[in-house]
Parts: sequence; structure tokens; C-alpha cells
Amino acid sequence: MQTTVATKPIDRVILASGSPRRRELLERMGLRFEVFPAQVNEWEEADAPPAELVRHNAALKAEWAAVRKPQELILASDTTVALGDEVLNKPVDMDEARTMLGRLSGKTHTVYTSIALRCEAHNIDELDHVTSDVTFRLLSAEDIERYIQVVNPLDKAGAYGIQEGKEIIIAGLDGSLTNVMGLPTEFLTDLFKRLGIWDSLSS
Ligand SMILES: Cc1cn([C@H]2C[C@H](O)[C@@H](COP(=O)(O)OP(=O)(O)OP(=O)(O)O)O2)c(=O)[nH]c1=O
Repeated sequence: MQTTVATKPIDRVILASGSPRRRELLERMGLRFEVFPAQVNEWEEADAPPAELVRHNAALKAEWAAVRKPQELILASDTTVALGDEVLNKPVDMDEARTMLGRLSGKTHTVYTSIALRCEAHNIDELDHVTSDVTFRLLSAEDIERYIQVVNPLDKAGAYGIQEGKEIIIAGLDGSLTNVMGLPTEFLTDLFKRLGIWDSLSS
């Protein structure tokens, strides 16, 4: 005899991320959510195509959570910085952070953040990415030292956070600020509305 399992309505998001910025941005959106950080080995090659890299990593994180919580709506993301043809991920130490900030100095780079949304029970499987262009001020060695004293660069792609100490490093932004911080909230709002689940997540 076949048994059918009742499908649970979508009433919250499972954020498959350990990033405090993603949590904060989701809180600001006013949605019901729980945090369930995915434990995966991310693809981090410097010469990988950035769009493919962030999409691959978000899909990996979403998959990790979706197999463990097939009834839930899983949200996963990945952020990276692309300077020309090169991908700058999180620096491994302070020296690499200094080098990354020196390379970004006086230039415009592109920040890529992907969004993977999965719900096995409701057949939701969405994968996309958003880009923003960020221009750095011309930084002296003193500016870089001052910056890494006020901001921990080690847990951030490109060794900087646009949300912290931006007066030291940022000259301009073209695109979404929340995308640079790790979760493009405008894009996400539109996606939830398109899927018809915004009201059930926020009410
Ligand atoms: C460029 C930039 C990145 N970042 C952060 C966002 C991401 O948290 C981090 C990039 O690493 P990610 O691998 O995208 O995320 P994470 O490891 O912090 O969290 P998880 O994999 O569990 O979801 O860099 C900022 O906070 N501000 C910025 O301006």
C-alpha cells in the first residue's frame, strides 16, 4: 500500500548560511526564517568564471540543506569579487588581505552574489545571480592598515565589507548594495513574489 506524506505549506525560509550579514539582511526583510548553515567544500579557484563559481557554490549549499530538510524552503547564496579575470575569495591571512586591498585600490571590480532557492516538496528549484560594480578609492599603505584595524577582512570575499569603514575604501557603487553585502534583497523580494510565497513568508 502506498502512503502519502502531507505537504507542509511554505511558511518560513531555511537560510543555509553561517554568514551574519545574510542573517541580518533577511531579518531586515521581515521574513520568518531559521538558520541552518550548510557544510560544504566550496569551489574557490582564482581563474574560475565568477558567475559559474557563485552559482555552483550556492547550488551546493542548497542541495546540502534540501536533502536534510526536503519539506522546507531552502535559501543559499555565495558571494565573490571579480577583478578583471581574477576571482578574489576570502583572504587566508592578513598579508593576503593587504595584497587584495592593494589590488582593488583605485579600480572598479564586480561583486557576484548567487541565490539558490530549493523546496523538494513544492518543486521549487531556482538559481540565479546578481552583479554590482564597486569602485575603490586610491588607497595608501596607511589606509589599508587603518582599514584592517577597524574591519575583520578574513571572513569577507575581496577582504572588505562595504558595510563597514566604507569612508576609507569606497569611491562608488553601481548596483545593489545588499548584493555586495551577500544577499540581494530586492531581487529576492521579486523572486518570492513571482513564486507567490511572499505573503506566507512575511505575514
Ligand atoms: C564584498 C563583500 C563580501 N562580504 C561577505 C559576504 C559573505 O558572507 C562573504 C563571502 O563568503 P560566502 O562564501 O559567500 O559566505 P559565508 O562563508 O560568509 O557564509 P555561507 O557560505 O555559510 O553562506 O563575504 C561582505 O560582508 N561585504 C562585502 O562588501
